[in-house]
Amino acid sequence: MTGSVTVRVPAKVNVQLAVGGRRPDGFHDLANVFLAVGLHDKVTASPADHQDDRGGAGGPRLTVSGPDADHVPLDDGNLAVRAARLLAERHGRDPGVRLHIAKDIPVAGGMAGGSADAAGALLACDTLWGTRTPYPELLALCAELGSDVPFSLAGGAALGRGRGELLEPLETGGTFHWVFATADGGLSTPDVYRTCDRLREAAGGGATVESVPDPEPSLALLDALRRGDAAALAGELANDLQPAAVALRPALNATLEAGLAAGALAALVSGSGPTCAFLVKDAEAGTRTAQALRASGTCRTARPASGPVRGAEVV
Ligand SMILES: C[C@](O)(CO)[C@H](O)COP(=O)(O)OP(=O)(O)OC[C@H]1O[C@@H](n2ccc(N)nc2=O)[C@H](O)[C@@H]1O
Ligand SMILES: Nc1ncnc2c1ncn2[C@@H]1O[C@H](COP(=O)(O)OP(=O)(O)OP(=O)(O)O)[C@@H](O)[C@H]1O
Repeated sequence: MTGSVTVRVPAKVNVQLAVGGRRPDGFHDLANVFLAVGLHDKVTASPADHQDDRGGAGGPRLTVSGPDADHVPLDDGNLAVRAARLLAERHGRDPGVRLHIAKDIPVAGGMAGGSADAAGALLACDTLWGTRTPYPELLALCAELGSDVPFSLAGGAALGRGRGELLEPLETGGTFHWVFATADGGLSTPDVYRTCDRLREAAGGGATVESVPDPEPSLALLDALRRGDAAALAGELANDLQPAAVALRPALNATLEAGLAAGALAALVSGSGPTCAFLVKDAEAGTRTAQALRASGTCRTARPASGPVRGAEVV
């Protein structure tokens, strides 16, 4: 067993999030086009230095650092702890391990921060413990932990079907530049999906699989990704959860407008929000747009990042 293993794992933005009707299991079928972007958490796994009453290592122990650390649960509610337990259970081994998350991805921001930590913890523990879980099995464990977790492991760009866990890798013809404007306070993902259903019901369209059309990826969007064409991608960005996120947090309208006024090619809410994502022409436009957004007073902060980037990897 090595001393400690650190895994770097990226955030995501959904360049298209088409949401189907509510399924009998409460989830929604999606056409979810993910892009991994260069904001990262780091998850470190080290051998347990503690014992429980029965002489076992006493389960995962977690510490978290970073500006949002206070908002991250340290108990079994943390997806990284759940990931370590699930992997240990699968291999019939003691789940004792020390985990540390160096958190840079906004918490509850719609950028899959918790999912990133789950994928990071799985890979870090698998490496530390020498359990050598085959990649398809790691992906299946990710899917048990959450709909976004398989993509956090895979990275790059991918189409997520089902509830978002069934991935098809996508080709991209270049790097896309973004600015991410974070908000004070997160939004709860289940609340945002529930609000999406409520808005659809209120509009008379119903909210179930029978009443909402099957979600489909936009061929023009996939083509823009394949060609690395930011201007074409700007015209195709779409998020069916955006009206719900804005209904829950009307102040997001001002953030979206401020980024467009600063020259962004397009603006959308990232996943379930409240982080707003702005597609820009190049890295220089990213720096300029981030500055203008910070000065606008419509967000907590704004940071440039580009993608696609690689998924979870040992560093
Ligand atoms: C909004 C997105 O981030 C877009 O990528 C994801 O769809 C959310 O993925 P996630 O945070 O990994 O979500 P999960 O942990 O799997 O599910 C949390 C809750 O979100 C809702 N949920 C999630 C995924 C999905 N396809 N349909 C849903 O309705 C359900 O209420 C579920 O109980
Ligand atoms: N490792 C973790 N990091 C952050 N939050 C976590 C973690 N594990 C569990 N949580 C809980 O999950 C909630 C959602 O956090 P997360 O940062 O994953 O949201 P999100 O980025 O909006 O997720 P998604 O984009 O996948 O819907 C938090 O409010 C927190 O209570």
